[in-house]
Amino acid sequence: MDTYEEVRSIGSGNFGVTRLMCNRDTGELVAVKTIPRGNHRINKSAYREIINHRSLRHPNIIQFIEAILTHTHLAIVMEYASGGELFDRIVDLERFSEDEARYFFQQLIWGVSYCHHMSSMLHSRPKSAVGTPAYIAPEILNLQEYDGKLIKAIQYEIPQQVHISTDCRELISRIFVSDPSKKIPKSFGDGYIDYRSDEEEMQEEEEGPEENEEEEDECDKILREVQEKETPNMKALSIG
Ligand SMILES: Nc1ncnc2c1ncn2[C@@H]1O[C@H](COP(=O)(O)OP(=O)(O)OP(=O)(O)O)[C@@H](O)[C@H]1O
Repeated sequence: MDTYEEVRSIGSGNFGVTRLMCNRDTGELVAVKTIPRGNHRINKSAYREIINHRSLRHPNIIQFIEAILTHTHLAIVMEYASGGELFDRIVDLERFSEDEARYFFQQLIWGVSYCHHMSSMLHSRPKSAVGTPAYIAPEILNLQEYDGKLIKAIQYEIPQQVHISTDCRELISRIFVSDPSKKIPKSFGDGYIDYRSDEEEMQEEEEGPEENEEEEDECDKILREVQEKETPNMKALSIG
C-alpha cells in the first residue's frame, strides 16, 4: 500500500497540509491533503468534504481520486493542479489584461455554477462564510469582527489608473454589493447559479448545518469504506 511517495510540500490550509506526491505504480503526480484525525468537528468537515468532492466531475474542478485513512491522519488524494496559485500569477505579472482576467473568471464561474447546480444533490451547500477574508462576500465580511471591532461598512473602489471597459466596470459593480437583492441576477453564469439569499445562508451558518440522518449515514458509510483500506501509519504515504 506504499502507493504514494512525497515529492514536496505544496501548501497548508485551515485543516491540514497539502503535498505533491507521485504514484509509484503509474508515475502520476497527485496532490494529497492530509488532515490530522481526532477532533470530531474537523473529522466531520473532512468527511463532508470527501462526500461532496467525490460527487463532482467537471473540467474546472480538481478531480477527487481517493481517500486514505491512517491511525493519525485522513488523506485526500486528488488531481494535481500544476499551474500554481492564480494569486501568485497576478502578483508576478503585476496585473492581468481584461482578456486574461476574463479567461480565468469564466473558468471560475463554470466551476462555481456546477457546484451550485450539484448542491441540490449533495449533502451540504457551498458555503461563503468560511475561508480567506479577501475572498469573502461583502455581506458576510460586514458581520465579521477584526481586532475586536465589528466591520459595518465596506467600500470598494477601482483606482483611477486602472482602465477597464464599461462592461467590466458594470460587472464588478454588480458583484461587490452587500445587499443580496441587488446582486447580479440569476441569469448570470449559464442561468443555473443558485443565488439563494445570503441572509438565508448566514442564518444557516449561525444555527449550524442541518444534521439530518441521511447525512450522518453517509458520513458513516464513507468512514467505513475508508477504514476498510486503513493503513497503519503515514509511512504508507511515504511522507517526510
Ligand atoms: N489539488 C491541488 N493541486 C495543487 N495545489 C494544491 C491542490 N490542493 C491544494 N493545493 C495547494 O495547497 C494549499 C493548501 O490547500 P488546502 O486545501 O489545505 O487549503 P485552502 O484551500 O487554501 O484552505 P481551506 O483550509 O480553507 O480549504 C492551497 O492554497 C494550494 O496552494
